[in-house]
Amino acid sequence: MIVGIAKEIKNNENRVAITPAGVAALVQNGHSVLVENNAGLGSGFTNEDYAAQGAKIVDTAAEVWAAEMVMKVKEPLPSEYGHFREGQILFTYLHLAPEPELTRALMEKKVIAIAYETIQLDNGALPLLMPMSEVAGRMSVQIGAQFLEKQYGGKGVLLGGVPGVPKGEVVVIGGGIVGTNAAKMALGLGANVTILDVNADRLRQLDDLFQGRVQTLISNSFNIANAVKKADLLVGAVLIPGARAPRLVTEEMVKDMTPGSVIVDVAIDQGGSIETIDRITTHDNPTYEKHSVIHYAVANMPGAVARTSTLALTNVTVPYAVQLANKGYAQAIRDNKALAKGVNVIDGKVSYKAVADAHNLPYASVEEVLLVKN
Ligand SMILES: NC(=O)C1=CN([C@@H]2O[C@H](COP(=O)(O)OP(=O)(O)OC[C@H]3O[C@@H](n4cnc5c(N)ncnc54)[C@H](O)[C@@H]3O)[C@@H](O)[C@H]2O)C=CC1
Ligand SMILES: CC(=O)C(=O)O
Repeated sequence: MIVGIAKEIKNNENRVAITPAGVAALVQNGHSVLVENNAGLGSGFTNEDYAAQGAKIVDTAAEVWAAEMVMKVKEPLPSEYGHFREGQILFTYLHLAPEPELTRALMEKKVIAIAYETIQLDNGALPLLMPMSEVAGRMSVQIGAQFLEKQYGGKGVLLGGVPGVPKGEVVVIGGGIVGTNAAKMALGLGANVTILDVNADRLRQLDDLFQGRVQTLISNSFNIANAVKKADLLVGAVLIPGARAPRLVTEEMVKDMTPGSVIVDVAIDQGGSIETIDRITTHDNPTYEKHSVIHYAVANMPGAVARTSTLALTNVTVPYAVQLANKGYAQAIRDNKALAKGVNVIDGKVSYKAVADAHNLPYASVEEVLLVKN
């Protein structure tokens, strides 16, 4: 199979969908890899590094998009929709629930769109989302701590406090991978940490993991309102796989926060979990203020620590890419249930229920679609 690696074009997206090691894995399996000129530079990989492993460097995005399978990191932007064509496999983060136009474009062009973030193991884990959630969770506290500083518009609170002075309050909504990693960093800085989740078993696990050093609370509007009110830093970290994020923090709750508090809504890639977050921000201009609270809503946080993120991401994506290339998408999907859950659009139909529901579109399971095709 010919596999194309597109250069990312989203604001400050420095990750790339493959490393030289990934090229080597595909080439050893008999595939050809086209890498767009300088696609890896932001992550510290040169054209020569890729060529040394057997990749062909091509000058234009169009040449990459002509490949049978295109690998990316972020969802295609409107300027890339023109490259879509029938039967092309697109393997990348897609986050379709808040993206009606992209969903429609993939359907119209009958792209086989496989989303990293909905590939799911039997135990519920999301193995291709996990490493980036680890990165973003850790970054959320680092970023929040920075924006709490006075010169960035914050209230001037040091999260760890100092002896004789109260610690900062970090409130995390969603105790999954992002939430756990945010809590680790916040505890490391010496902050008081509260985690809310709807899953009581998850709260038990977190209580054990952190040996009682975090406050766990069941997530409901009463507990959220009380926790948000006292937060210096609020981290949004909820997820219902594939679905639009639930809006859990209302505008009234944000108004109750003290001026100069900071919200980092990591869940923005699924549409955001805070009512006052009405836009996606960029690394170039990451925050805005509303009700005197700083809002951060960057949907590609790991792009800023691209070297770490590219290595972590490709560790988990490349084995699936090799399966797709070796077997073709239909057989690879039949053989691997986890991979099948990644298929969001196929043959013009939405094959991920939460995405179909988000856009009021009919749903067809991937198994049904494959059966009809054969
Ligand atoms: N902005 C960015 O650059 C990045 C964003 N993300 C996003 O961060 C979000 C979280 O991802 P993960 O931690 O990997 O997901 P996860 O599935 O590991 O954790 C989500 C948690 O939210 C909880 N949850 C669901 N509904 C809830 C509710 N009503 N109240 C409280 N908790 C609730 C679940 O029980 C689960 O424990 C996702 O939207 C993901 O795509 C991840 C990486 C980078
Ligand atoms: C998960 C995601 O959206 C990202 O890593 O950018």
